[in-house]
Formats: sequence, structure tokens, C-alpha cells
Amino acid sequence: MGVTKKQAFIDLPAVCSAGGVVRLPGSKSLSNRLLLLSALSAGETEISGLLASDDTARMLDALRILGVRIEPQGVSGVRVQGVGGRFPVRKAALFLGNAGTAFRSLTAVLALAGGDYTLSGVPRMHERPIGDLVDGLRRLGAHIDYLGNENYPPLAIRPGTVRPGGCVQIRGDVSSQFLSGLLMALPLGGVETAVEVTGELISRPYVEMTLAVMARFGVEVIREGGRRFVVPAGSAYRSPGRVRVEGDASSASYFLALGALGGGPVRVEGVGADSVQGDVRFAEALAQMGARIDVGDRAITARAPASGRLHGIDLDANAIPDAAMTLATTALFAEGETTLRNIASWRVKETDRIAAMAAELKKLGATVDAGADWLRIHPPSGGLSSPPEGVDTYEDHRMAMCFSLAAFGAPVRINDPGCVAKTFPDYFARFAEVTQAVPVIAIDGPSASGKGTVAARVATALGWHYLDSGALYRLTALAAQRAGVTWDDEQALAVIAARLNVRFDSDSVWLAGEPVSAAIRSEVISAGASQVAAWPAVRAALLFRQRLFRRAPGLVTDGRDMGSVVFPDAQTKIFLTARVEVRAQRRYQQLRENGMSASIQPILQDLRERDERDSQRPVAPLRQSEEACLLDTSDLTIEQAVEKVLAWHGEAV
Ligand SMILES: Nc1ncnc2c1ncn2[C@@H]1O[C@H](COP(=O)(O)OP(=O)(O)O)[C@@H](O)[C@H]1O
Ligand SMILES: Nc1ccn([C@@H]2O[C@H](COP(=O)(O)OP(=O)(O)O)[C@@H](O)[C@H]2O)c(=O)n1
Repeated sequence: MGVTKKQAFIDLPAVCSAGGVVRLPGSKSLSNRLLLLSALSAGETEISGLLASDDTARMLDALRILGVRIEPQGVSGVRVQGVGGRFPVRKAALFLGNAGTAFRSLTAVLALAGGDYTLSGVPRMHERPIGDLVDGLRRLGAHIDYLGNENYPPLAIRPGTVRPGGCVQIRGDVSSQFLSGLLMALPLGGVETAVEVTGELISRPYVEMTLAVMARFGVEVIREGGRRFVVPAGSAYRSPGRVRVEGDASSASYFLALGALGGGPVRVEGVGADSVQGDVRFAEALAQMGARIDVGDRAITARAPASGRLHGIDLDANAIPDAAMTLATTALFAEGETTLRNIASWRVKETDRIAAMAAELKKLGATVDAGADWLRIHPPSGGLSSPPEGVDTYEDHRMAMCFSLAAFGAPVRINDPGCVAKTFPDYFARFAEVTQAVPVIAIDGPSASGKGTVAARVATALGWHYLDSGALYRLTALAAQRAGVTWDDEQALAVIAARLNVRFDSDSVWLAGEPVSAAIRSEVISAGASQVAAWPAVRAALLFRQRLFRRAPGLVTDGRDMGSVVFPDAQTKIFLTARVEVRAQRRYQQLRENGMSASIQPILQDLRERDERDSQRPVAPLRQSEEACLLDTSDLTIEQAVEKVLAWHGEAV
């Protein structure tokens, strides 16, 4: 289930359980810090386990433009020739996308480097504040101009009369990356410089990570209390030779939550008790919600609570701002409400994450309250409702990954899933590997072969849900007829299909509150259904609607393209058919039993025409796929046909 960058959406099937092992991609925060310090240090550094993603690509591009030699090594490694504190290229324009780690740290480093540089990013990067960092750097004598709005990127840096030394103040309450960037830049000055944080210092663990990485490269920052950091005179980065990037602790959060929600155990490999990443503490928050967590040195395992259900918590999430987003969607399935506090930094990330999270959680049926720096989630009382227009992701990788968890309650459509490339390009493939989707038996075949009859009985035998997909095309034809829309008006039909107000209960179908089971089976509507079904826009409009029927414990469905298009991952696929004369006879009898007048010849004629139309149309034609088992019911009773399907399914499980 990979995604491409331009893909409009991905439909995740409802998930019933999760378990397995995930080898985590490298940490984004560590990858970019290690790249920068390897570039600045004296000597050559081999970095292994580097994250391959948009954000690290931006840092790599920038460093190469600045004249740093970086060669790939093995699958996920690089060899960096350090420049010993002085970039060979003294004039360059750098584009840093939406990579906050790269933007803030390079601003600080280049401001002290004494060259002419411009730094820009995507439009959202230009809405993310950087004024506090620029102020701090200007106090050191750096020359930085805003090229757009005051306090925001893009920036122009010119050689200033930089005088490190003394004490520089910097605010800590907007982004800890300002402090991290400044600290990483200061060893370039060579003299003792103190940094004092004013205001609260948020996301402190990221600062600890910065200090740990600097220490690895030979620079020991002295801490004086919690707010004063001194970079000693004579500090200079020296390559440690080889470094390995830990797995990404923020990325681990999705899989740990999967384990906690889906039974588990889910084991994430690459981070553990000795991690320098603050987000490993996400596991503690999950434990507070009731999950059973085991933290090893290099792996963490999560399982559901013995009681089966998590419970809501009230948490100061300041130390784990990124991973805390995962708690917000986990909270959809917890008992009671969850409150996340002290998360003002969410408002200046890839998007305003408090607003985005609140809006999308509401679409799923949750009640959400939000303030300047907090969010409270009350889970939906009547189960999750899945919006047909999909969950929006705001070009924010974490929104996309967080909302994949909603699949525990319902199938979910995630818009612009390619945004995960920022930190985790193959996220959805990994997600599919450790989750078990609700099973589907897909039965396709021509008209009157007995698909509907067999599918409904198989569903009853298994206690599963049943979807008669043909009914949706019939309903579209009927609703169009009633609205005065002709069956050749593709766009108008698609609008009708998207807005169908239908309800299925055990023995009737309702359109806008009116029973229409008989009306949709008339000969006229049968012909209309196969006409409207030929339009791609109609099929697209009904796609997610059909997928929404996939709910635990399972779905049996019949139609023309159930196994090929709508549920390509169905466990059991059957192509059910019968000789056309047998089918005509069955339909004839069916109509007579339902009190309608009928004669064989026109039915036979109609079946031949529909077979032709359904199998010749360019979109989702009726065809037996290679994986489908062929079931010819011409000489079988209904019971024999049902037995056969159940037996095949038994083998498939
Ligand atoms: N062996 C059989 N398998 C399935 N249906 C059969 C069989 N024999 C007779 N029928 C009858 O055929 C008729 C058409 O079946 P239906 O399920 O409506 O077909 P479809 O959904 O493929 O159009 C029903 O009245 C059904 O009872
Ligand atoms: N998955 C599906 C189901 C039905 N259809 C169309 O919808 C029409 C009615 O479907 P149905 O399954 O109720 O038809 P019968 O097989 O019962 O005649 C068919 O003639 C098909 O053209 C489709 O295109 N794709």
C-alpha cells in the first residue's frame, strides 16, 4: 500500500487488530543534526541509518550547495567530508522546503559563517516565525535581513561583524529550535559564549538531543541551571568517525499506538531506554492510558490493556509535542476524555496543528474543545463516522500518520497521503504490514448468476455484513430518474451518486426515507443501472461509499468489480456465473415470484445486452480476474453454491 506524492487520497480499510515488528526509519531530528555537525567538523564522518525523506533531502542539498562533499554509502548511509568550520561556497541561495530543523540551524550557522546567503522555503515555512533567533544572532553582530515579512523567512544573510562572546539571550517559548540552532553555531566563533533562555523553554528534550550530539562531536556545553548554556572557548567540532542514527521516536508513536489499540504486541526496533530523543517518553503517556509497554535498550513493545480498552488522560505534553499528536487520535478510542496541555508550539508547526487536529477529529464525530495551548477530545459516542470527503492533512505528515489510527473505528480516506514523505515515505506500507484489515469475500459475476443470493447467505452464515453493490448503481439510476437527470449526464449523475441518501436494513432499501426495494428491481431501472455504471465519475463517486461497508467482523459483497477495484485486497475472490439460459430462467422465476409479469425471451435478450455492456465498458469491466475462483452455478443448488464459497473461504483464511 505505497503512496505517490501526487496521489489525491488513500482509503484505509477498517482494521481489526495489529501486531508485528517495525524497524523504524532513522530519526529526522538526529539525521539533520548529525549531517550538519559532520559537515562543520574536521575530518570525515560516516553516518549510517540516515533517514531518507524530504526534510533530510533538503539538508543534504543545502550542504552540497555549500560545498560539502557527501557521498552515499550502503543503503542508508553517507560519508561526509567535514569542512572544519568554514564552508567553501561563500555565496549561495538555499531552498529548505518546510524543514524546520534545517532552516533554523542553517540560519544560525550561516549567520556566523561570514558569507552571502539567502534561505527560503515553501509558503508555509514563510509563515513560521524565526524572529527570536534572528534577534539573538543580531546581538552577536550577524547581518540578517527579512526578504518578506518582518520576523519570518525568507532571509538574506550577509557577512556581519560577528563578535561571539559574552552572553546572548534568546527566547525559548516559541520553538526550541532557536536555542538548538544557536548552540550548534556558536563553536564556529571559537570564544566562550553564554546563551541565556528567556521565557519558558519548551520542548526541552530536543535541546538535550542537541547537546548530546554536540558532545559526540567534541563540544561539551556547560549547563548553568536550567536556562544558561555556555559554549567554552576553543570549542571545535571533531568527527567521531562513525555515527549511527537512532530510529525515529516520533515515528515510533504511531506503531506503539497501533499495538495499544489493536491488541499487539507491536514491537518497534531502533529506539529504546537509552535514546537521546525525548519522544520515547510517548510510551509513558500510552502506559498512562492503560497500554502495556515494555521498554528495552533498543526496542519498545506495546500491547492493549488487559481490560482491552484505553482510558483518557490529562497530560502536560510540552516535552513531547510531536508524538503527543498521536495521543489525540488514540484518544478517539479511549474511555473518557483526553486533555493535552502546554502545546502552544503546535500552532507554528507544518500547519496550525491545534486547529487542524480539532477540525479533523470533529469530522470523525469527536467533540473537541481547544484553546491557545490545549486540546480536549471527547470520543464519539456512537462510534466513528468516516467523512466521505476524507480527512484533510494540511501538508502535514503527522496529520496523515495520526489519522491512520482512525481505521480502528471505520474505513478512512486520507487526503494527500504523499505528505508523509517529509519524514516517513513508506509509512502506509508499514502500516499495512502490522495491521489486519477487516476481511472481505468479494463475489463478482454477470447478472442473475445468483451472486446476491449466495453472498447474502454466506454473510448470514458467518455473521458478517453484506453489501449489494449493484443496489447503489440501481439507486443512482432511480434517484436520477426522479430528479429529471438523464442517464447520459455523467457529471450530474456523479453528484447524485455522491449525495445518495440511502439506508439498507435487513430486508429493505430506502431512498430519502422511502422504501424502494421493488422500484430498483424494475426492468427500466435495471437497464438504467447498467448505463449509469458505465460512467467513470459515477464509479468514482461510489467507491468510498462501498468501502465504508467494510466493518468488523467482515464483509461479503457482490457486484462486478468487488475483487478487482473496490476491495483488491479481499481475502477470498469468487467469480460466480451460470449459463445465460439458466440465468434468464432464474430471473424469469424471480420476477414472477415477486408478482411481476415477465417472459423469457426479452429477459434473455436483456441479459445478453447487459453482459455485453458490463464486460465491454472501459472502466471496471466485468471479467474474471486471475486470483478469483470460478464458480459455475448452472447445475448447483443455492446451498451447494454457498457451501462451496464457505469452503474456499475456509481455505483462504
Ligand atoms: N444455484 C443457484 N445459485 C444462486 N442463485 C440461484 C441458484 N439457483 C437459483 N437461483 C436463483 O437465481 C435468482 C437470481 O439470483 P440473484 O442473487 O438475484 O442474482 P444476481 O445477484 O447475480 O443478479 C434468485 O432468485 C436465486 O434464488
Ligand atoms: N459492482 C458493480 C455492481 C453493479 N454494477 C452495475 O449495476 C447494474 C446492476 O447491478 P446488480 O448487481 O444489481 O444487477 P444484477 O446482477 O442483479 O442484474 C449492473 O448491470 C452493472 O452494470 C456495476 O457496474 N458494478
